[in-house]
Amino acid sequence: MSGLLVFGRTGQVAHELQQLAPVLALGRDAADLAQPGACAAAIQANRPRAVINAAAYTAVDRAEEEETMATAINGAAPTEMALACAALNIPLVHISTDYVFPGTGHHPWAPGDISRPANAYGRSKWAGERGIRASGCTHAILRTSWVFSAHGNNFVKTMLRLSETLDQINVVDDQIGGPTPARAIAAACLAIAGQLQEAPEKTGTYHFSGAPDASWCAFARAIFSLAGRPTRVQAISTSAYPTPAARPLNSRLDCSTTTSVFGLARPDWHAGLKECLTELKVST
Ligand SMILES: NC(=O)C1=CN([C@@H]2O[C@H](COP(=O)(O)OP(=O)(O)OC[C@H]3O[C@@H](n4cnc5c(N)ncnc54)[C@H](OP(=O)(O)O)[C@@H]3O)[C@@H](O)[C@H]2O)C=CC1
Ligand SMILES: Cc1cn([C@H]2C[C@H](O)[C@@H](COP(=O)(O)OP(=O)(O)O[C@H]3O[C@@H](C)C(=O)[C@@H](O)[C@H]3O)O2)c(=O)[nH]c1=O
Ligand SMILES: [Mg+2]
Repeated sequence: MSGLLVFGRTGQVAHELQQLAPVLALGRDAADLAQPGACAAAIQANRPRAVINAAAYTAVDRAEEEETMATAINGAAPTEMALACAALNIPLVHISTDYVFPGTGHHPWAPGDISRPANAYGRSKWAGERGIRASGCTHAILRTSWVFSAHGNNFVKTMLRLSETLDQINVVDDQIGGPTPARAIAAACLAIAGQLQEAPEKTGTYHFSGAPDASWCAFARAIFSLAGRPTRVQAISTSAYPTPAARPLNSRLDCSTTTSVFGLARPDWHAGLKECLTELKVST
């Protein structure tokens, strides 16, 4: 093959990649990221022109109890992909997260800022980033945040589900970030893979999140407003919503180098949300 190889088949971003381009998407049955050697074998067998990793362990709270498994999937597997890509001299586009940052302060995080994850999921994703950088392969590590789409599990679908039975939902108002449509991430990954083939010197770490930055509470209100649901959203603080994994308060990402290097602007999440709700047939 001389096309694009995607790890992940059922996930939000993997699904959109398959909608946008003729990629070969490998599910868990074809390449289990928890199995050492599986990813390298898949890359060697298919000889793609580039690899996009859209598979990950994304259960943030469960990762606190399964950090070894999360680290195998989010740390070891991407590292192995990167070494296989280096050997074949092909680029790797890897998706990472705002949760590699500690969430302190109010300034948007720049790609070069020091990572200090506040939870096990973030640590596992940070391990993958380090392995990829050390491999020497041509790569882009694209950190995104708060992914949503009509397919798979995400905050939008959780809110819509809760609103079926509740008149009021309490949602944290002090965690700020950029909700990002999975489709925009998929399109960005495809564009970046193409540009890395022509310009491997663009190798590096980049940020890509939806604009404008918002709190989860504001995002929830936008969901119900656009969906025409009367559900009330009560703003609460993070301390009033205890979870096994700590979440960063400041998830703002400075995406300016993604725009200057790749020509990719931050996607407007309001527009993406409208599309998503239309796809789910819950818009007014
Ligand atoms: N969701 C979010 O809010 C955010 C996600 N990201 C990152 O974006 C990327 C894409 O996330 P998203 O599309 O939301 O992910 P999803 O949670 O929607 O999907 C994860 C995908 O990974 C696959 N997967 C999980 N474990 C394995 C395994 N052992 N072997 C093979 N495949 C496996 C899943 O397959 P299966 O269906 O078989 O389980 C699924 O296809 C990930 O790198 C994630 O860390 C970054 C920021 C925010
Ligand atoms: C369901 C619910 C959640 N919340 C809060 C919890 C949390 O702080 C926030 C979002 O909830 P979630 O469970 O969707 O959050 P979470 O799964 O942590 O989302 C994260 O997933 C990983 C994979 C990432 O990489 C991150 O960018 C981010 O998108 O909303 C409420 O306040 N009220 C509610 O009723
Ligand atoms: Mg979640």
